[in-house]
This record gives sequence, C-alpha cells and structure tokens, in this order.
Amino acid sequence: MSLYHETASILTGPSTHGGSLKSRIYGNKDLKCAPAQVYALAFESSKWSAVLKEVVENSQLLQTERKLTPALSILLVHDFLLAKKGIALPASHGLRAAIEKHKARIQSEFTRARIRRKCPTLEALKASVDAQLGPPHPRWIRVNTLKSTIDEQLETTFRGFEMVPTVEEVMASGSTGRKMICLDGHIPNLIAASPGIDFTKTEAYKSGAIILQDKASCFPAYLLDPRPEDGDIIDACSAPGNKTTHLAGILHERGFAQDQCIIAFEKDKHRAKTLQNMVKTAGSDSVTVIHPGQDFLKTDPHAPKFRRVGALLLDPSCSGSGIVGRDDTPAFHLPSTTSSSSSQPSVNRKRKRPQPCHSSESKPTSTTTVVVDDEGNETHLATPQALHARLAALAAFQLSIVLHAFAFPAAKKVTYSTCSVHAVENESVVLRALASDIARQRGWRVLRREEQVRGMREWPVRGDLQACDGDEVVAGACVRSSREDGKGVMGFFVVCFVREDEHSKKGDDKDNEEGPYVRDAQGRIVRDENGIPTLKSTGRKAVELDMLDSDEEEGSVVELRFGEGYDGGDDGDGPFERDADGRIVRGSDGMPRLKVKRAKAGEVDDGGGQEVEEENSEEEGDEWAGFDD
Ligand SMILES: C[S@@+](CC[C@H](N)C(=O)[O-])C[C@H]1O[C@@H](n2cnc3c(N)ncnc32)[C@H](O)[C@@H]1O
Repeated sequence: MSLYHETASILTGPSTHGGSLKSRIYGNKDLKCAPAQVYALAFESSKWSAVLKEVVENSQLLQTERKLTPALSILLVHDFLLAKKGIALPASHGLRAAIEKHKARIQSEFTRARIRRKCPTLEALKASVDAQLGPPHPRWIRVNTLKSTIDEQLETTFRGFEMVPTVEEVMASGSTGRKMICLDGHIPNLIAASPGIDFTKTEAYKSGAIILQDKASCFPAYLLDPRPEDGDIIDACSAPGNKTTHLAGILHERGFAQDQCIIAFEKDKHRAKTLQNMVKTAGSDSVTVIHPGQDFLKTDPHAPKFRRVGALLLDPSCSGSGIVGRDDTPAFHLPSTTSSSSSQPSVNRKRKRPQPCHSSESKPTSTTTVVVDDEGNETHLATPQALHARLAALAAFQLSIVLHAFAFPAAKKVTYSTCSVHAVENESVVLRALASDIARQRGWRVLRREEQVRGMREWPVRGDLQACDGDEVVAGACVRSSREDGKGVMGFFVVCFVREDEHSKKGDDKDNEEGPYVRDAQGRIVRDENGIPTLKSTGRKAVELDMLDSDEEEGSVVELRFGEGYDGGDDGDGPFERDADGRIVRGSDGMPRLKVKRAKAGEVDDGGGQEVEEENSEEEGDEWAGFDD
C-alpha cells in the first residue's frame, strides 16, 4: 500500500479506535511506511485541507478522476502543490498521473483560494494557515518534588536551555528551533519548555523526577492545597495519576503527617495498573493507598477508614472537549464528491468561508463536536441533540461524584475539575451542587477567589458569569482555561468547595490562608521537639505538654504529632473536646480544649485561654486524626 493509501485510511478510519492521531499512527504495527512519514503527511495535509478542499472541489477533480477518493485527493494535491519533491510516486503511477494531468487547473484554483483569503503571496498564505493552528503549545513539565528539585533539574535536564521570563517567549521559540524554558508564575515547580521537545527519553522522565503534565492539570491539587493537618486526602478518580502524584509532591514538601495518606480510587482495573505504575515511578507508593477497580460512588463515606479524610480531589470523566487536538492535529476537511461546491461535513470541523490573512477570526468553525473519553478516544457527535444527551448524562454523573464527596464526615475541602469547556459540566454542576440538600446541611460553599492560594487567585481566566446565573462570587471562584486564550494551556475547569464553618473565620485575611500555625519558608509547620505546632495567634505552642503529664503516670504522656498513634482516647475523636457536630471546641484564641483524663487545669493564660477539662476515663488505644485546622 502506498504512503497515500495508508495515510488516507488512518485519517478516515474510525477515530474512536486508538486515541489521538499520533498514537494511532505510532501504535499501528501494520503500517508499511515509516510512521514519521505518515504522520508528517497526515498533519500537513490536515493543516492545509480547508484550502485544498476548495481547490479539489473547484477543479472538479473528483468528478473527472474516479479512482481518487476525497481523502486521497487532498493528500496528493497537497504534495503536488506544497511538498518540495512533489508527489512521492513514480511519474508513471496512476494516482500521480490523475493529479498531474490537471496541473494547470489545480494551480489556478490554488491561486484563487489564496486571493480569496487576501494573501498576496504564497508565504502569506502559509503564515495564515499556520496561524489557524493557534500558538504552539509549550511542553509543561512538573518537577516531582518527591524525587528532585527545580534547581537539580535546571542543572541537569534543562542544562543548555535558555531561561526566559514569559511563557509567550517559550511558545514562540517553537518556530526558531531555540531551546527555551521559563518557570511558571502560577504553579510551583512547573516549567514551560519550547514546543516539540521530546522529554520522554530523558533520565529524569524515566526515573519519575519530572512528570509531563499540562499546566491546567496542575490546578486541582494546587488549589486543594493539601496540608498535614488535613488528614487523609482522597483522589476519587485517579488514573493515570497525574494529580495523585501531584498531591503527594505537595504534601512531601510540607512534610506528611505521620500516617497521613492519599487514598486513590480508580474504577477501571486496566487504568488502575497505569496508576500503580505512575505512583511507583513517582516515588509516592509508600504514601498512597490505591483501590484498583473500585467505584468511588460505592464507598461508604461514614466507614471508619475514611473518618480522617479531610480533603477530596474529584477529577471525573468528562467530555474532554478542552483537550481536542491535544497532539496539535488540525481538522481534516474532505471535499464533496458531487459537483456542487456545497461540501459534506469535514471529519472534524469546517470553516464557513475563507478568512483573510491576518484575520483574528480565522479559526475554523465547529460543525461536529468531538468528545474524548478517558483513553483519549474521540467520538464525533453530529447533532446538537446527541451532544446535549451526552453532556446531560456526564453532568448527572459528575454531580453525583461531588455530592458523594460532600458526605465524608471530616471533609472540609473538595476540588472538582474537568477538562471540558462546556458550562453544563462545569459551572452548572457547581450551582447544582451548592443548591443540594447536603451542601446546605453541611455548609458547603465555594472557596472564594480571594481565599485561594496565590497562583490560583492571580490566574486571570474565571468562570462564566452567565453560566453562574450572574453570581459573581461563584464565577470568580471558578477557574477556567482554554486553548484559545494564548496562555499555552489546555481547556480546563476547576473549583474548590469548602465547609462554611471552617473558612468563614478566615474572611479576606491573607495571613490566615496558611492555617493557624507558624510556618517556615518552605511552608512547613514549625514545631518543637515534641512535634507541637506553634499558633500564629499567640506565638505559643498549640498545646503545652506539661499541662498533660503532671498528673500522668510515667510513659502515658500524650504525643501530639499529627496523625501519630494517640493512646489517650478510644472515642476516635482524639484528645480534644468536640461539639455535637464533631467540631473541635476552641477558646477565643483558637486553642483546642483538651479532654485528657487527669490533666491539670492546664490553661493557656493569655486571656482567651481555656481549661483542660476532665473527660472520658477510657482514653486508650485509638488514633488521633490530627489537628482540625
Ligand atoms: C479524567 S480521568 C482522571 C485523570 C486523573 N485525575 C489524572 O490527573 O491523571 C477520570 C478517571 O476516573 C475514572 N472513574 C470514572 N468514574 C469513576 C468512579 N465512579 N470511581 C472511580 N473512578 C472513576 C475513570 O476510569 C478515569 O480513569
């Protein structure tokens, strides 16, 4: 089979098999031609196909040359007009002859197509066609802090790269061949590198020291802002594990609380294997408990093993509309086989009419909508009804995931994200979740923009106000990104929900965003030799040990490290007094009230101090779930 036949069958074959164009070509063991050659032809012809479609239709090629199919005509005309060496077939070959005998007409139709686009030269037309692809996507690389540091990577993997201040410069370097990087200004430990550079062969990639992860995909773990005092963290929909390992990296930098872990669910057993591999390579297997093949929706939030779950990351399956064309493959436009120039729909998208050179509106207009499943397989939905039904089903599932997360008793923050651009999967799910009974009962609300971690607070693209029913707070809390906004990221959406009782105290006070404890430059809580954190509000330790042990028998001193075995109580609630809702009772300075047996009246004497009260006498053999931040 010739290069043209093989490429045509890839481009017109069922795109629901095998994922992206690149993976369909490189993963195809039956290809006779070199995959790189097939990919180059497929990519370039697709890129030019809107122009070439007009050339083929207006020169009536398909009506006169019956052996040509629409796909073959685009590929052959592409090489005839634009490839340096022309059509890669012997001069006597029937397909080449079928094109070359119409040489004059094809060339004049090509000139007409250029003039219709108001491009004075071929160079201008080429620039216009390239511009339709949008700015090239940078390579986003997250340094895995479990295994390496930014400094180490700058000295090794990125040695020889030019450091520039903006991602725009990095994106532009794709066409110059220069190797540039910039440190991202929003997400810690994230690097943007020049488009097209393959890092999968590097030692750092193979060892898990770097992870190739789009910037937007780093938003959820960063926005969730996991902390030692959050207790266990659930990643509800985990595979392949980008966000699971990101959570681990953030917690590692802050210092995992003892026994604190990430609980990762993945319903699909096959994808769970990928997750297991990724978690292992990233070096986070010791802190991650994977539930392969387990449906998060079937978990019991009230099960004892989840009682310490303080935060959940939800990244459920979605329409994938934000990642269409993630391998930067443009749509493949097919010419009509009838003599009318009104064409059949393109395989992906078609333009309504040619756009002039330098037009800011020269993007193709969608005619069919593509949804991408978790494996990267694409399905083309031709009618608005089909799309509507698909999105409604997805949104119902996504909402159920959010509401299920809201039910975890100790949960105080939840992020919900999709790689969809559709409001029905994004802002609408947020509104429906907020209006739910469980959200109202338990006090769930959105984490307002001004309360978010710095990088997310400063990210400029926010939720759609109209889709939020005009609610500016909700729209501001929602974080969006799109491939078209020139920031080099994929289409994405994320929001964080918090429990009202936990966050209402913080208000707009930026100093409080780090929680109530003093932290060092790395964000780790400052503790004394006993592991006791120091409160910002008082500058004192959160709990004075000596108030516990004065009447204690030797060896029965309560250890107050996060999550560490606490043998001072068997009610599962740890050493502090709790109210009817299970919340730790505090004094006016935020100090938790101890319920340790026989402890003396060990108050904190700064005015707002409280007494350590005598409590349960059966405080043995249970674990303490950590400070309730
Ligand atoms: C968008 S992907 C998650 C990507 C992942 N968070 C990452 O960053 O690498 C959604 C995943 O959720 C899984 N999934 C879907 N429904 C689920 C459920 N009810 N319980 C657990 N996993 C589920 C899918 O199999 C899929 O692997």
